[in-house]
Amino acid sequence: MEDSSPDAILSIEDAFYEARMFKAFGADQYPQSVSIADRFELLERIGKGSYGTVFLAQDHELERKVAVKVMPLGDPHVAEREGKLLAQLRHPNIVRIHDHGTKDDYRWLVLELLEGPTLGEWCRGKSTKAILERYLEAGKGLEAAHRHGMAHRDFKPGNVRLDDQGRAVVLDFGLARNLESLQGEAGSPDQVYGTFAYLPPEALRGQRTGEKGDQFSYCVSLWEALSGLNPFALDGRDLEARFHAIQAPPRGGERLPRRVRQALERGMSPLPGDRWPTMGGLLDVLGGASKVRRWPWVLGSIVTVGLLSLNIVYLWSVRERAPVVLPDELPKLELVEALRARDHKEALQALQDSYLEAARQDRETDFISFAVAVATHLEAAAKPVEAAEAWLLVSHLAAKSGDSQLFLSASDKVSALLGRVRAVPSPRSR
Ligand SMILES: Nc1ncnc2c1ncn2[C@@H]1O[C@H](COP(=O)(O)OP(=O)(O)OP(=O)(O)O)[C@@H](O)[C@H]1O
Repeated sequence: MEDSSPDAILSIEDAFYEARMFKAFGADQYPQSVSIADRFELLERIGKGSYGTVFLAQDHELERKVAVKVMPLGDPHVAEREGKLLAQLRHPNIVRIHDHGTKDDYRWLVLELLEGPTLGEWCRGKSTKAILERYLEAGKGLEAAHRHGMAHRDFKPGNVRLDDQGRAVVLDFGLARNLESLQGEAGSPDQVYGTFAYLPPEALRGQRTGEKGDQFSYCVSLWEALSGLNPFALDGRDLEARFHAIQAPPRGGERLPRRVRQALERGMSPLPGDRWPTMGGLLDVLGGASKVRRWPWVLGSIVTVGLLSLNIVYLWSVRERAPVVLPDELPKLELVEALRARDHKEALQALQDSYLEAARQDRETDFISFAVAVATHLEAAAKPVEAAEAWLLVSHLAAKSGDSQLFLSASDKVSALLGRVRAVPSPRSR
C-alpha cells in the first residue's frame, strides 16, 4: 500500500481533489475527521487509483475496520445499478461490499478490508504451483462475477489482494470505466503503463470490454507472474504501439509449463472470438495443468527411489556371484586383460569402447550385455548407486526390447555413467 499517513505528500491536483471531496462530506478543512453516512469514519488513505481514493475507516455501528472507496459519481443511474449488482455478488474470491451511496458529485462504497498484499506483491519468488493456486482463486472470482452478468474491466495483479486466510480476493468489480474515461484521467506515464500492461486490444481501440476482456487481462497477469515478463513488449506507451505489440507472439513462454502456456496463449488471442468461450473453460485447463504436473513427478520419484533401493539390496546380495557377462563377439583383449588385472580404470575404458561400438552398430543384444557388464563393473568399483542405475537400465532394456528410442537414450545414460566412474581411481592405483 502507498504511504497512507495523513501527512503523505499529495500532488496539488490530488490535494485539491481530496479537499473538495471532504468538503462534500461535511469537513470544512482538510485534514479533519470525515464521517460518511454518520457511520464510517475515514482514518487514513490506503491508496489512490485512477477512479477514486480508498481509505481505511472505522465502522462505528458494527465496530470494525473497513475500506471506503470514494470516487466521482459519473452517471448516477449506472452507479446505482452497479452498486446493487455488486452488493449481490457473494463469493469468497470477490471483495464484499457492505454499503454504498452517493453524496453530491461522489459515490462511495464500503468494502471488506483486505489487509494482505496484492497478488502482484505476493507472487514474487513463489513456485509455479503456488502462483497457479492463487490465480485459480482469483479466476473463480471473475467467473462468478461473469455468471452474475458483471465484468471487471480492469483486472490486474494490483487489483487482487490476499485476505486474512491467504485467499486471493478480487477488488474493484464493475468499478472500472471504459477506455475513453481512462484516457482522459491518465495522470502520469506510470499510471498509463500500469494499466495498459493488462488491457485487451479491444479496450485499446476504445470498445467496451466484457468477459473476454477480463479473460485476456487475467491471462496476461498470470503469464507475467509465472515468467517474470509481460507477454507483450511495453516499449511504446501509446495505445497504438501497445495494440500492435499484442498482435506479436507472447514473450517468455519457454519459462511456463507447456499446458499452462497453451491455455494462456489462447486466452490472450488478439480476437475475443478466438479466446476460451468462458473463464470456466480456461480455469478447468489451468486447474488440470496444476494437478497433472504434480503427479508424474511424485509418482516418478517414488518409483525411481523404490527401484533404486531394490536394486541396491539386490546388488549387495549378488555382488559376490555376479558374473561379468560380455558379448560373445567382442571379448576385447584389452578388456579381458584389464578385468583379470582388476584394473578398473582400464576395464571401464575398454568397456566403453566396446559398448559404443555395439551402440553404433545398433546391436541391441550386445548393448544389453554391455549394460550388464557395466553394471557389474560399477558394482566391483564400489559405486553402488551408479551400479544400481545401470541395473535399472538393464531391466528397462530387457523389458522393452525393440524400443529403439529407449535404446538410444539408454546408450547416452550408460556413457554418462561410465564417464562418472572413470574419474574414480582403480583399486590397484589407490
Ligand atoms: N477493500 C480493500 N481493502 C484493502 N485495500 C484496498 C481495498 N480496495 C482497494 N484497496 C487498495 O487501495 C489502493 C487504491 O485502490 P484503487 O482501486 O482505487 O486503485 P488501484 O487499483 O491502485 O488503481 P486503479 O483504480 O487505476 O485500478 C490499492 O492499493 C488497492 O489495493
